[in-house]
Amino acid sequence: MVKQLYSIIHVDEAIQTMEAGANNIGLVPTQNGGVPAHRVPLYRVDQIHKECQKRGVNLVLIMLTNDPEEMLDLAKRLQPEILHVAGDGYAADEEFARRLKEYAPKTALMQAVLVDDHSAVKRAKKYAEYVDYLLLDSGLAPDTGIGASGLTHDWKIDREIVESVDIPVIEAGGLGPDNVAEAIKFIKPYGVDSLTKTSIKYEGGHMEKDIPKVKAFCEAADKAAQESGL
Ligand SMILES: O=C(O)c1ccccc1NCC(=O)[C@H](O)[C@H](O)COP(=O)(O)O
Repeated sequence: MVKQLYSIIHVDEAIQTMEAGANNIGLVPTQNGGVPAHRVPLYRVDQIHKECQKRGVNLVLIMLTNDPEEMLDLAKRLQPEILHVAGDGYAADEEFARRLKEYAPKTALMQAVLVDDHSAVKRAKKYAEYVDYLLLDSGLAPDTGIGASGLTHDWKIDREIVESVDIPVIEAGGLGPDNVAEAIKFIKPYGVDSLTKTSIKYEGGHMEKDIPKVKAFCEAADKAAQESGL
């Protein structure tokens, strides 16, 4: 089971998160969009990427800008394992997927799907024709994009999506050590993601990973996956 942990800011935090069991390290490279307190300067994204590569962990970069040219420039400059598109006003299309392969041939494309109602199934099936991963998520806030809500949504829709697409699906939205096992057993996703419930929150939107909670999340996810034969 892939365990994806957001939103990493510092190199030491990334190392501790990987040592606690994360296979995907998610962060917000500095861009025109997203929670300002989560933006990571590009030189530090490179440092974190080196630590990921030493450990065989994927670096996942979220795109909260709505400008596809800015996304492609970031992909070209940073060459992450996964580019996660989650802006509030732009979703990847076939042309974007084609151009990403030119700019960053080894970078996989992940599209966030806002699971607000049953129409999410149709959108997910469309994206699945040309992206490499789907991430099913809750909440859409202007200027911050899809996600980071700390809220769950209707898992029945997610299960239907997992059953109807042929690409890997990562489940997100309000997951933590307390409910990740239940989500895995019900939805049977390829991976799970957590931000809010595995982080310590400070004033001004600042957060840092709560390493014991990250460890508990990863252990609970692996146990549930094993019990479900995933
Ligand atoms: O990392 C961020 O700052 C961020 C900001 C806005 C949207 C998404 C963001 N992070 C990426 C994710 O996809 C989250 O991990 C996902 O939404 C889960 O969030 P949560 O419900 O808080 O666990």
